[in-house]
Amino acid sequence: MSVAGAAVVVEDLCMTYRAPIRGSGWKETLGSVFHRRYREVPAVRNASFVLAPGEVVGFIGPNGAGKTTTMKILSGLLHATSGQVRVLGHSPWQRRADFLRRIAFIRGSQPVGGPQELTVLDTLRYQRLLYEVPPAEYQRSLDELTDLLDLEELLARQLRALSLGEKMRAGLALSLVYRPQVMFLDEPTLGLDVTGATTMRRFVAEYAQQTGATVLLTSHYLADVATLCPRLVLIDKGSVQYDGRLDDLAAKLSPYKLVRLTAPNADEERLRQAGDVIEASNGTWVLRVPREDVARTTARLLTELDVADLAVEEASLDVVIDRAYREGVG
Ligand SMILES: Nc1ncnc2c1ncn2[C@@H]1O[C@H](COP(=O)(O)OP(=O)(O)OP(=O)(O)O)[C@@H](O)[C@H]1O
Repeated sequence: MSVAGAAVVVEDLCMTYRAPIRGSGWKETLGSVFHRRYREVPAVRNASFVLAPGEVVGFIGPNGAGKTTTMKILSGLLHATSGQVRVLGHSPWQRRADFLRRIAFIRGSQPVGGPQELTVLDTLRYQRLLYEVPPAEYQRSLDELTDLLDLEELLARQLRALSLGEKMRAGLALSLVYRPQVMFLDEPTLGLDVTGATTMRRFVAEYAQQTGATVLLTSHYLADVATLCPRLVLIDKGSVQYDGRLDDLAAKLSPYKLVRLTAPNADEERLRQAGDVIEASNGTWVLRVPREDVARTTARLLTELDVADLAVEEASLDVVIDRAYREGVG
């Protein structure tokens, strides 16, 4: 993707926190008040990636990899130590009004800020004024969001009285009522139950499709990434380790596919010649077959055996990502 016309450009981004060292025990604690000492914590190291308009990209990595730090820099909450960042042509740290009106940073850990005594509807109205959304546009967005996020019943309730899942739905509505073109979603399904997480995923996919928004999403729930993001940027210890299609990463890290077949009268010895038998029960077998042999092997099994059912499966995404974190992408 060329940098010209990109929605998000990150070039050689570095971020080092300066964290105070606090002593233990009263003597050291008192001492550290007068003689402050600091240590440098490198959080992002020479990270580079580019997002095209309308892309939905998964930004994944183990704990402490630098994902939230990068998102904070992209939304202008932190100033990078070095490197270049452009979002919709803006330098985020300048936090210009016309930049802030076009982006949203939504955190699953803090879905809604501001006074918790206000109702969801009052907060939405406040948001409309803050982001200068024209009344007709506000009404249209509100109607759409109420419908998509099932908000009707929440509008008159105080923020402090909402459950986590309800807060997340309200938080999304607050961020999307001004129709941002770029969304940074940090763990949007954190703590949500299965239905809440599914609603969230469906909503993000629909919003991105309808509005052409660019989405960068972090999540430790691989179902989020697998459902929403054809492309992954994988970061570890602050550096980008992989940037490409999820399928290609799976192919790279898992040179096998699983062939699941039901053939009640099959000869085990014959199956062992086709691949490693990793499961066998009641006439159903799971064979691990090298990727490049899958077509040939399945064709042979279908002609040679009395097969009732056959399916070819990828190794689970959890296995692939765990391998990427532990062994690197290589
Ligand atoms: N305010 C801070 N002061 C000092 N160090 C920090 C600060 N915030 C984050 N860090 C450190 O920076 C590194 C990256 O943290 P960051 O929160 O960006 O990671 P993450 O990938 O979002 O992790 P997680 O998946 O656990 O949320 C970690 O080593 C973390 O301890």
